[in-house]
Amino acid sequence: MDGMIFDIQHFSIHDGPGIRTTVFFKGCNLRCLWCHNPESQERAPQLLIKELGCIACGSCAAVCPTGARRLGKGGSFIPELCTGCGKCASVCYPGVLEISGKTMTVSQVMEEILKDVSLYRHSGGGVTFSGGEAMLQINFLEELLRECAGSGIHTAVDTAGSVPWEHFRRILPYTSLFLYDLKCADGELHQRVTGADNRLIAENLKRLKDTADVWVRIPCIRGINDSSAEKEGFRELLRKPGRIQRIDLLPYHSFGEGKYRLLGRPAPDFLPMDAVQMEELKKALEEYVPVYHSLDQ
Ligand SMILES: C[S@@+](CC[C@H](N)C(=O)[O-])C[C@H]1O[C@@H](n2cnc3c(N)ncnc32)[C@H](O)[C@@H]1O
Ligand code: SF4
Repeated sequence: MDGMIFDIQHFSIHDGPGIRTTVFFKGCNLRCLWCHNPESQERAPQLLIKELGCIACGSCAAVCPTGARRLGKGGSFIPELCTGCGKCASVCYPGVLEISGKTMTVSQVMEEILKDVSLYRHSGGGVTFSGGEAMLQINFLEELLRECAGSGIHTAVDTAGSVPWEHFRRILPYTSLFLYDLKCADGELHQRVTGADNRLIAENLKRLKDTADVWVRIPCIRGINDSSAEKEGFRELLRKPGRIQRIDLLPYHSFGEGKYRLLGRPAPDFLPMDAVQMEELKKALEEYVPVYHSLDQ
């Protein structure tokens, strides 16, 4: 069995307990305006193009089967013609072109994961499956989780939760922890800034928190989810925490900016909530569950 992966990061320390290997699945059914992984959103492989470094050698244009890459300084590009086949990137000697997204088998991913087993043991870490939305490739994810669980590796699934409950049910036996994102409490706002309704997300959390260990994560973005209505909405969602062990408040950051440029897309322009807003949200939620944010660490 295989799936579409765009990155595997070793030595992650922000994706669950201990030192972890994070496997990033490509493809997402949300379109959060602030997403720091824009290359994760489309399921198909995509060409990333650096602004500088092209020597106009023409190798890319010579091998492109669809005419998406044309010759010229900087090499012109017609995205609609690109199939993400990667032929141009494979001959790009200065490394200006790169393909994001690769089909990998379960054994190939497991080989990467197993390289870090001693790190997991010493740090209390494990593997985190993130993305994109890992739960959209449910057969592949289930198989990987089963293999990890069979090897005694701690597993976390990082999800926005907008998938049928059946997907959760299938992976529950092999998942040690869910990292569950809540973006906005208000339905209309959620639809506007992520492109998706949040009712399913709220319903799934309600069931999940009574069934599995969960860490909730909230990206904290000024002008998006910093209103008192949102604060009250988050309180309502988290009022009966069940097995929610902690809430992590993630201040917005712009680390994804360069990747938007590589994709030829305009970069988002948001600000994180300020320290006072973060502290207020923390106070509002810690009545129910311990809350952490980067200002604590
Ligand atoms: C890229 S998402 C992938 C997993 C899943 N799709 C989700 O949204 O939870 C991983 C985490 O990054 C966070 N995130 C995304 N963009 C961010 C940004 N610009 N600043 C801070 N956190 C961000 C999300 O809120 C989520 O907790
Ligand atoms: S759900 Fe996660 S991966 Fe998908 S667009 Fe939002 S932040 Fe990005």
